[in-house]
Amino acid sequence: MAGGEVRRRVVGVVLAGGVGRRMGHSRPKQLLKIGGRSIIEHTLAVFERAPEIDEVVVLMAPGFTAEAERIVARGRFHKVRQVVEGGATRTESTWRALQALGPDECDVLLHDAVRPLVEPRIISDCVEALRTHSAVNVAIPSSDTILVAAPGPSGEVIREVPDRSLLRRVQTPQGFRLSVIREAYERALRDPGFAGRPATDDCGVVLRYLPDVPIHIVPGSERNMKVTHPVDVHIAEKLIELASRAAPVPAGPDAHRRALEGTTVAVFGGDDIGTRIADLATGYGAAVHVFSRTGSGGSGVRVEDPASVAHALEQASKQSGRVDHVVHLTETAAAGEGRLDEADGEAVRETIAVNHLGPVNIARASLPYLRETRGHLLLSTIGSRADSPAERSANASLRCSTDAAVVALTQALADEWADLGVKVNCVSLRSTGTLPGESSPGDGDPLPPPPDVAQTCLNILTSDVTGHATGTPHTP
Ligand SMILES: Nc1ccn([C@@H]2O[C@H](COP(=O)(O)OP(=O)(O)OP(=O)(O)O)[C@@H](O)[C@H]2O)c(=O)n1
Ligand SMILES: C[C@](O)(CO)[C@H](O)COP(=O)(O)O
Repeated sequence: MAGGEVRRRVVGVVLAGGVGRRMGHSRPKQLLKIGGRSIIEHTLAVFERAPEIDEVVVLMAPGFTAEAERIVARGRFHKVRQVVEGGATRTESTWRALQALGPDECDVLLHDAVRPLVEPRIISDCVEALRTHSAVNVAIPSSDTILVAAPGPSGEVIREVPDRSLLRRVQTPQGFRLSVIREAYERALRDPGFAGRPATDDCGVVLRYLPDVPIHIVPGSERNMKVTHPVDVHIAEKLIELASRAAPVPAGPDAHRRALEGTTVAVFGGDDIGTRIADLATGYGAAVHVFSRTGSGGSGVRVEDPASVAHALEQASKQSGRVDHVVHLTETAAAGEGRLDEADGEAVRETIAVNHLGPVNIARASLPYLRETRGHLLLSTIGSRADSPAERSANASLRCSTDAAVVALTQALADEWADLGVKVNCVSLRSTGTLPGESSPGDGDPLPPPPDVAQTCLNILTSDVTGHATGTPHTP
C-alpha cells in the first residue's frame, strides 16, 4: 500500500447456494468429494490461505447449512464469519450475501464454490485491481468459435458468428466495491423486468444497471473451471491430483524447528531416506525412532504384522511420552522381473503385504497416538509408472496397484481423520519405474536424490496439508 493509503477490508463470498441440477446428483455438487475433500472445502481452503482475504461468507443451499457449518469447523476455516442460506437463484444468493455484509464499505469477491481450482494469483490480481477499479471480472479468451443461434424452420440455425478475438469466457471471482454492487442489485430488484431476464453473473448486473461503471478484466485461467456437468468432476479430479503433487513450501526459515522441536517421530523402513529423515528431524529437536525390517538396533519390525507395528509404536511412546509423526517408507518389492503371471506367488503375496497391508497396519496402530497429539501420518508410494511393455514387470505391475491403493488410503483417511485433527499425506519416493535391476523406462530421468526426498518428506510433515499425494522433486 502506498504511504497513508488505508487498506479496505476484503470479504470473499463463496456462493454454494445451488442444487446442481445439471450434475444430477441427489446432493448439491459442491458437496461431492474430489481428491478426498468436498469441492467446497477445496474452494474454502484457497480463500483461507489467500493473504489478501480478511473474511469469508458462505452461501449454502437450503437444507445443507448445518453441513456447511460442520465443514467449516472441521477444516478450521477461521476466516469464515457466517454461513447463510442461499436463495432460489444465483443472483438471489448474491443479494443475500450483500445483505449479510453489514453497512461498512469493503471490497467483496463473489466466487462460485464450484470453481475449486481458482489460483491464488487470480485472487491477488482481483484485490489489486480493486484498488483502482470498483468492479472487476475474471475472463479468458475463448478457444472455441462461438455462434449466436436462432430458431430455424426445423431446429436451430446460425444467426451470427461474432469476432472470436473479442470474445471472453467469464469466470469468478468477480470483485466489487460493496456500495457499487449493492447499488446495482437495488436497481435490478426495483426493475420489474429483471426476474424475466435474470443475469447469469454479477458483473452482468453492474453492466446492466450501472452502465457508467467500467468493469476491469483480470486474466483468468483454463484451470479455473466450473464443475457443472458430470464430466467436469473427472477433469477437476485430475487437476486437483496434479496440483497436490507439488510439495508444500516451509512457512519461513524456522518452520521446521517450530513444528518439530519436542515432538516424537516414528519412521518405518526406508533405509537411506529413513536415516536422512531421522537426521534432519533430530537436528530440529525431535526424538526419532527408526524401525527397519532388518532390525538395525534390534528393532526388526515387519509392517505386515499388526502386532509388530503396534509394539514398535508402544516402545516409541513409552520412551518419548508421545508420538506426533509417523512415517512409512515403502520397501522395494520382491515380486520379480518377469510378467505378473510368471511371478512367484509367495513373492506376490509378500509385496502386497508389505506395500499395501503395511500402510493399513501402520495407520490403524498410529491413530491412538496421533489423535492425542493431533499429529501427522505420512505414507509413501514408489511412484512407479509402467507406461510401455518394456517397463512392465511383475514388480512394476504390483507397485502400480499398491501405489494406487496407498494414494486412495491417504485420501480416505485424511477425510476420515480430519475431525480428529490428524493429517494424512503420501509422498512418491521415485520419479520413474526404474528400480535396481530394472531397465530404464526410457526418459532418462534420474532418481530423485535421497536428500531431496528426505527434505520433501519433512516439508510435508511440518505443513498443514492433508490428503495430498505429493511428488518428489523430479516427479513430473
Ligand atoms: N441459487 C443459487 C444457484 C447457484 N449458486 C452458486 O453459483 C455457482 C455457479 O452456479 P451453477 O454452476 O449453476 O450451480 P447450480 O445452480 O448448483 O447448478 P445447476 O444450474 O446445474 O442447478 C455454484 O457454486 C452455485 O452453488 C448459488 O449460490 N445459489
Ligand atoms: C458466474 C459464472 O460462473 C461465470 O461464468 C456463470 O455465469 C455461472 O452460471 P451458472 O449457470 O450459475 O453456472
